[in-house]
Amino acid sequence: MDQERFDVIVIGAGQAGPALAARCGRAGMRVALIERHLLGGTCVNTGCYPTKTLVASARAVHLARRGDEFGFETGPVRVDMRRVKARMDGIVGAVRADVETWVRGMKGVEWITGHACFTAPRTVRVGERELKADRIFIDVGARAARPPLEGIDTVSTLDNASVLQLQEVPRHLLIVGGSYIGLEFAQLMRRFGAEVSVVERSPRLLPREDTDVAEEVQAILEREGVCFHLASECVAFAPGEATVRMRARCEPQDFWLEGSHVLLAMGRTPNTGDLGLESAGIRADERGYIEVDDQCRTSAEGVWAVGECNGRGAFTHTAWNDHEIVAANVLHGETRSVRDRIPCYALFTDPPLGRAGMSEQDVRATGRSALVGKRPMERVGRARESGETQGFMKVLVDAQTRQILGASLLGLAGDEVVHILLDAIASGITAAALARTMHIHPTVAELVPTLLQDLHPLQERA
Ligand SMILES: Cc1cc2nc3c(=O)[nH]c(=O)nc-3n(C[C@H](O)[C@H](O)[C@H](O)COP(=O)(O)OP(=O)(O)OC[C@H]3O[C@@H](n4cnc5c(N)ncnc54)[C@H](O)[C@@H]3O)c2cc1C
Ligand SMILES: NC(=O)c1ccc[n+]([C@@H]2O[C@H](COP(=O)([O-])OP(=O)(O)OC[C@H]3O[C@@H](n4cnc5c(N)ncnc54)[C@H](O)[C@@H]3O)[C@@H](O)[C@H]2O)c1
Repeated sequence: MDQERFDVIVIGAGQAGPALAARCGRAGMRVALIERHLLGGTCVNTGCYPTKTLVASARAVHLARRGDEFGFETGPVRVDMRRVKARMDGIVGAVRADVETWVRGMKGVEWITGHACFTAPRTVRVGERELKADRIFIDVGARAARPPLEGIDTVSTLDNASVLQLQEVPRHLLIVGGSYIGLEFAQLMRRFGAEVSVVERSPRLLPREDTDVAEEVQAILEREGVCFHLASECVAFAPGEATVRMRARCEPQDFWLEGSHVLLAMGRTPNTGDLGLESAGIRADERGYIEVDDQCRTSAEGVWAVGECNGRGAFTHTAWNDHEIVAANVLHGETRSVRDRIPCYALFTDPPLGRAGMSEQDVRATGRSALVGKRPMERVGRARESGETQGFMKVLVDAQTRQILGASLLGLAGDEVVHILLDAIASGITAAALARTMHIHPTVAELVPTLLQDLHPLQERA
């Protein structure tokens, strides 16, 4: 087989891949961009975009049901899942088409469809072609984890991709995993009219978040009728009569749950098992994440891993940021590092949770002297006017330097307002300076200065 020479090979056209291909192409390099499935990857096709269209439909349904509160009548609200899906498919299809137009128009970039696999250092096979390049960027992403639990192959399970194909609202959806994916689907499916039961092995939801945050999220979803089984580990499945049965290990006694459908939201598995990493001398950890340094360089010379497959972030914005770091370093001789970024993300329940920097448990773990400010959303005028008073805002500040350490904003617009604190952390503005900045009334953001004017020592836990 003849080898074809490129300057750059990009494997995977998710978030980081196409952008890197475009930048290299613009720099005059000859680039191969290989994608085995759909352009846009997880975010566009089976992650952020489709789920947030569903969150939007579910919120509209929820508000329609609250008409009485706001002074209007709607009559009974019934969800037509086919139309909800059609709206989702339309938006996702249009976004994917935009990515396709972008890729087709890229200077110097050849888009190749197929599964890429390393056969030797800096050598990749795709279909009948063997490509070679001095620089290779791996952006292969991840998929839903499917642990080999007892009986799992005897029932039909859903994951974040197949759940999007449902044409009807499930009668009773069992969800394994009470974290980001599980909770977003729990609320939206409940709002569509499904009975929803979530099984989570940790004693609380969202094990990475603070306890008060996890408990408030739980209370919000329970008010809407979502049922939680905490400290309950799903260990087995069995088919029922037109149902799925799931066994959970729990003290003092295991129990069985029965539902019409089951959604696995138990974490992610990187798409690296079939990439031939060993042939190219690229090391991965025991979970399959490609080992990288702070500049996303792998153990093989001339090979970088970006996005979810490097285990340094599991969000669209971390994948995008990886591309910016690698492009700056490779194309412009900079030395940017993933270590310099401030963690930030949101949980898109309604109301959402916006997170920036350190959580309270992170701050406590450092043992530093810190201050905390916390206000319920009931104190926010805009939230009261909008009838959206669930949740709270919490900010952590260093007691000595008054630098802002982190924030958890669970409430109306928390996903947007948290950026004030993120940008304050990034620019080094102190809590005192931000506390004096006049904000617009009536907004949710106007509570940020108030929050920072009323800080208390973070007490040691009893
Ligand atoms: C349900 C859900 C909701 C989410 N919501 C959010 C959110 O609201 N906000 C947020 O920031 N993040 C969210 N995420 C996470 C986000 O979608 C991912 O972190 C992000 O898409 C990862 O981008 P990536 O470029 O690393 O990989 P991907 O987007 O997964 O792209 C990888 C691409 O590589 C291709 N590929 C894999 N192996 C090969 C191979 N051998 N050869 C050729 N091509 C290959 C795949 O087909 C895929 O297209 C969500 C994820 C899920 C599952
Ligand atoms: N809003 C967002 O930005 C967003 C939304 C969805 C997903 N994502 C990304 O996708 C990633 C994956 O999300 P996820 O929620 O699938 O994974 P996760 O790793 O965040 O959570 C998995 C959950 O499943 C639980 N679990 C695992 N095995 C179990 C078992 N046998 N029984 C009961 N519980 C079990 C874990 O304790 C954990 O709480 C996230 O880390 C996130 O980065 C982001």
